[in-house]
Amino acid sequence: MALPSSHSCFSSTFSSFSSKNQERSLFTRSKIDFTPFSRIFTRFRVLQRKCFNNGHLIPLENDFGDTSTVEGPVKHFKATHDHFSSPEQNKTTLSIIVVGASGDLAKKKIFPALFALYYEDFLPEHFTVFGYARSKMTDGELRNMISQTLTCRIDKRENCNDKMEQFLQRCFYHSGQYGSEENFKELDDKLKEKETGKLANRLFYLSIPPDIFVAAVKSASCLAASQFGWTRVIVEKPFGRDSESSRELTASLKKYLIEEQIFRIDHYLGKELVENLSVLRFSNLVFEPLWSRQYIRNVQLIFSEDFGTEGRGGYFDSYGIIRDIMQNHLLQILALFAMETPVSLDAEDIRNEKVKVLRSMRTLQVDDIVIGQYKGHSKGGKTYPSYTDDPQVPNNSLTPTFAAAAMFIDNSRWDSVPFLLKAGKALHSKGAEIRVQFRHVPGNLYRRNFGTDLDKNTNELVIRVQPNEAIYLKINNKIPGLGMRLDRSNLNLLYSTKYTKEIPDAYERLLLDAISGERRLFIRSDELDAAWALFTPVLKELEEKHVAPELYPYGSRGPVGAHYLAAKYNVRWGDLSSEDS
Ligand SMILES: NC(=O)C1=CN([C@@H]2O[C@H](COP(=O)(O)OP(=O)(O)OC[C@H]3O[C@@H](n4cnc5c(N)ncnc54)[C@H](OP(=O)(O)O)[C@@H]3O)[C@@H](O)[C@H]2O)C=CC1
Ligand SMILES: O=C1O[C@H](COP(=O)(O)O)[C@@H](O)[C@H](O)[C@H]1O
Repeated sequence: MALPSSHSCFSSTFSSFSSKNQERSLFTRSKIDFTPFSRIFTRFRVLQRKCFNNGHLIPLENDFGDTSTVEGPVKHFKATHDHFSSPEQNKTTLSIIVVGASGDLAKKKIFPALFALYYEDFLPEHFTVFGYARSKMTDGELRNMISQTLTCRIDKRENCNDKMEQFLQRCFYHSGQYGSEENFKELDDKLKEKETGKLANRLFYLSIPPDIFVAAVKSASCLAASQFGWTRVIVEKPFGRDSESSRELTASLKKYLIEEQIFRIDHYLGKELVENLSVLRFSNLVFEPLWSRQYIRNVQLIFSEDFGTEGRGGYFDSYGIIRDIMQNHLLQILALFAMETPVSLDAEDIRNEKVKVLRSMRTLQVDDIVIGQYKGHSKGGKTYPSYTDDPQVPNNSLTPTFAAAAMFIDNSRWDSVPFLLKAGKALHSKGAEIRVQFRHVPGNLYRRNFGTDLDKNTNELVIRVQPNEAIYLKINNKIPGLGMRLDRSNLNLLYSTKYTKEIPDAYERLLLDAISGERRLFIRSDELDAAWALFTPVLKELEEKHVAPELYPYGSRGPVGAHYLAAKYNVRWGDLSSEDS
């Protein structure tokens, strides 16, 4: 097969292109614009690319790609949907290529999310899904594999089997090596067969181990990028192991793609209650005035899983819980929680504010982190394995499966407020939540009724991200009757009671956003840099000094050290109080 003799994948034109202002003006959001092809082609001339696909310039974006919203998620979904059902879409087609289609994430999350979008009519009329991986599979075998994990919405089961069958008929497979340009060229040929006569947009989802990200991006961008439509790449975490490797990864990806083509996914940003965080803060007068050191005593960001690393020990052992959960999922939530009001809901405005928070944070110190690792034990006739029982984990591994950290944002809003982060595997429960503990009421008239433990009676706002999504505020009230006895109650918004509609999976929202060019929920490279800067020194110190994690029994509440850490800042973990357990 004839391949381009040399990869002029990145021409010098890129350096002149990458001036920040130029980038911004080229990618500034617009509302839906049914732009004629002529304008799209004008754009292509401006967006000279680094990578040539068989002699064709590869455009970065077209106006379809800019379909997005400055007016919030509802409009965004609606806008996207309307666009997909408009006459315009007859001229365009979308190819979604799941690279690593044989893997765990693809099966568990990506294909089911794509089906859910199809089921809800959120995908454009003309679309094709291609699985790509080394495993040998026919289209039929891929369809059979996918069909095992597709489900229909609980609240909408009509035509489920028909819809599933229709979706599966749009799914195809190509087997190839991740670094093989020849194999990606074959993929390109197959894609073109399906895309005939249409402006083709291509979305690659890299659902593969991180050491092959760059090879796959190189092959995809040089041999299988869209010629006239946009090409975007969703990159899964981990985005490096520390500041240096993350920067290297970014630099390598940017040899083949520009920042606007890279969609770094943090699926926690796609979770319904994380999305709702900004709505809660910025659309309710009652919260924003309280959102600072003046009223908030501490903030807790808690992640726990009631199972171990089963099946993923190999990956996990080279990363550990700090990199797996804390540096990304919890820190992203923290940034959204603590940011100033953005200028607008535009992706860049939001991400600018998040970066400011991250850059205002104090680098984590080793005295402010506690690490743990689960150990096996037997209880009630059942045996629970230790982390090191995992066949993919070395017996002497010091990798933490639990971590608790105290972090601070050195700005005027949050000065001295502890942000306590806690993440662990093989704990007693599964959940993710944000807890906001408010200050004590000064000169409280009712303190006599509370007893000595004031903490027990302070207000606490809990945003339960999962499971059983809820937002509740703990308040004090009088027990009805002639006496004066006080009680604790929850003002509770429990989603399952209030809304009958099933909450979409995070991957659905994120895939839809990537398709419509909405970058708000994806991580920009400067955010990533700032996030790594906070954790890299402590990660290095823990590793260089071979700090041994405190052992905790599988299924327990984690190491005792986490309590001492909280106590150092006069905090008690809210998830462990008797009211909440
Ligand atoms: N699984 C999960 O729950 C989550 C995963 N992620 C991230 O998503 C990505 C994919 O995860 P997951 O599906 O679990 O990964 P897998 O380990 O299942 O790998 C995906 C596919 O990549 C190919 N592959 C695996 N190892 C290698 C290798 N050493 N060299 C070349 N190809 C290889 C295999 O396909 P084949 O052999 O057919 O080529 C495999 O089916 C990773 O970056 C992971 O960190 C992020 C969050 C959660
Ligand atoms: O990113 C990851 O997330 C999962 C937890 O995701 P959730 O949506 O099920 O809460 C975690 O198990 C995994 O270790 C990590 O890589």
